Amino acid sequence: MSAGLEDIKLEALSLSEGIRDSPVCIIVLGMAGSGKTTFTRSLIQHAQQEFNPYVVNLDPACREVPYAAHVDIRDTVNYREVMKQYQLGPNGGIVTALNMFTTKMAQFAELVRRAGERGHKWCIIDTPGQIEVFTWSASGNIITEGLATMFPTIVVYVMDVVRSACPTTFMSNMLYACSILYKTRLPFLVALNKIDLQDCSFVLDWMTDFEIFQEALEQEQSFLSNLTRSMSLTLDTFYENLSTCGVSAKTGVGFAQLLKKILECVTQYEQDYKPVYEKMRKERLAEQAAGPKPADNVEEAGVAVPLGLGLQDPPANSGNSVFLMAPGLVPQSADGDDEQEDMEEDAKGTAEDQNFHSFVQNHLTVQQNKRDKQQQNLK
Ligand SMILES: Nc1nc2c(ncn2[C@@H]2O[C@H](COP(=O)(O)OP(=O)(O)OP(=O)(O)O)[C@@H](O)[C@H]2O)c(=O)[nH]1
Repeated sequence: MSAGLEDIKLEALSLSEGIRDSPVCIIVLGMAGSGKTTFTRSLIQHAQQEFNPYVVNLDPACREVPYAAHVDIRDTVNYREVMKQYQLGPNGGIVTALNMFTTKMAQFAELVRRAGERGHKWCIIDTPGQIEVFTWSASGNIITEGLATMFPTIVVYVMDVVRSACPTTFMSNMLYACSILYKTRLPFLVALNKIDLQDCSFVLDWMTDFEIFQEALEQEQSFLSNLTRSMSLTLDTFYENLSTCGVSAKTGVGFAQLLKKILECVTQYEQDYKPVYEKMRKERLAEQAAGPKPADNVEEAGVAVPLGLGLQDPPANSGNSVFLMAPGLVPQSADGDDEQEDMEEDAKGTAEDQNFHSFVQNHLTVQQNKRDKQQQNLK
């Protein structure tokens, strides 16, 4: 099967065919801990009957996902191995894993296209926990634009209403949402998540009535609140174009309404956004036809400087090659490595627990000895 997928050539990503009708790609974004993964699971459940979603997990660092993914980046790139081989920290590892996955964008797009032909009407894409890894990286850009030039695509921004109850946090979240909206140029739906814990009507009030938001801000006396006040005036136009829906990914409340809003966004894509992406597609085609541009002045091309860490490509047979495959097809050795690492981590965790336990015991013993001594002195 994996060989079959490798056979998919770049031509499969034929831009000349135009934007297809399905599947509709729904990119789920949101700050760390906002509930993206739980939301994705709930959305799959609610959309299953009518839209038969094709599910993609693009978070290479998550341990488990609570849904069955048709494409899982963890089957394609071993994130821990990437960290090891390239001497990277966790965030660098996630970015690099996503970059590696993006080298298979043509095959990925082809899988999505085939899923549409098999009757999957939606393709739901869960993204990494660290939002900037996707929204501000070249690979996130390639994936988003690549999908949007081939399929109807929308963004669902998951926002934690509990954390956004503070006006300045709310404003930071809105600024982030605004920057993504203008960057992606795609229909944008804000899912106000966790309404089982906190009612979301305050968010709608803040967005529609400037004075109510000012009143809430007056409770806060900080430089940040002054900045937030100025920002809130600027974001007025942004709010006008924003669709919102209160949901609880945990209880499923609000999802019937959310599905309707998603369909409205799809109509919006067809009417307003598709022409923009059609234009982009044509520009790409023209670029492809023109071929690669020669350097303007080769003499001034400069000399490459080796990177500080002496980074090298990993050895060819390191098990770190990039291939796209479906879940359940991970080579045994890769699985074994993961298990081995999990066991090592568990063992490390147990050793740490024991160390901490003996530290507490020693501390208690010293304290007890001190108390005994004091009592003896008093006698
Ligand atoms: N009460 C409540 N808890 C929720 C809801 N949605 C998510 N959570 C909880 O919020 C926490 C984070 O949820 P995740 O789905 O892991 O969030 P995420 O954005 O995917 O997290 P990262 O990918 O790690 O950034 C978990 O403890 C969830 O159980 C909700 O609607 N209500």
